[in-house]
Amino acid sequence: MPRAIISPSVLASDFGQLTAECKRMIKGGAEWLHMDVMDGHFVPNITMGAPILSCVHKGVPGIFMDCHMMVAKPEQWVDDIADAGGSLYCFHIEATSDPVSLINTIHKRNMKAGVAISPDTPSTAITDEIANAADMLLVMTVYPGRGGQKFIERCVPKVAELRARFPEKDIEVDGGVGPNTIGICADAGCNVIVAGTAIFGSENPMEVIQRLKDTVNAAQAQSGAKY
Ligand SMILES: O=C(CO)[C@@H](O)[C@H](O)COP(=O)(O)O
Repeated sequence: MPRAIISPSVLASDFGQLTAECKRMIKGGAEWLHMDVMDGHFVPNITMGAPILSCVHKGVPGIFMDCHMMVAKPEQWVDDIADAGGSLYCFHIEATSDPVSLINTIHKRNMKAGVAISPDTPSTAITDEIANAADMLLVMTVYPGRGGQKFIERCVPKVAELRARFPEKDIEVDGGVGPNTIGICADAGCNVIVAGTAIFGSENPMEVIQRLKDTVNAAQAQSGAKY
C-alpha cells in the first residue's frame, strides 16, 4: 500500500499555517506527517522538538506523526517524542552504536521504529537483524539537513537492494522527491514517499500527492509487490 506523506517542516516559521496546511494535505490525500527534527549537532540546522510536535499533534487530531530524528543522540529523545504523540521514531544508523536496543526502547514506548541511512552510508549497514527489528527503513536521497535540495540519484540502488532483501518492509524515500524523481524510486521498490518542496511549492498539491501515489501503485502492480 503506497503512502504519500508530506514534510511540513518547510513551513515551520509560521506555526498556524503549518497546522492548517497539515490538515489540508491530510484531507487532500496525504497519509502521514513527516516531522523533521534537527538538533544542530547531527546536522547543522535546528528545526523543532517535542513541544512543537505536541502542538501539531493536538492541532491535527489522530494524525500519524513520522518523526525523522536528525539528532546526534537518538536515545535521548524517545520518551519526549512518545509523550508528544509521535507514532514512528526514525533514527539515523550513523548516530547510534546499538540500533537494535534503540528499536526495542522505541517499541516499549508504543511507537513504530524506523532506521535511516544518509547518502554516504551503504545499504549493508542495515543488517538483517536491524531490518527485521525495525518497522520501516528510510533511504535519504539528499544529505539530511534541509528541504529543497536536489535529489541524489546514486542513492536509488540502495532502495532496490533493501527491497530485494526485505520484500515486505516499508521503505521510505526522502529528499528531492517529486513528480520528476518518484518514477525511479517507485521502480526501485519504495512505498513510503516523503515530499516537501514538490508538494508545498506546487499550485496543485493534491494533484502532486495523487501523482506520487499513482506512480508507486503502478510500479507495485507491475512488479507483483508484496509491500
Ligand atoms: O529530512 C529532510 C531533509 O533533511 C527532508 O524531509 C526534506 O525536508 C524534504 O523536503 P524536500 O527535499 O522534499 O523539499
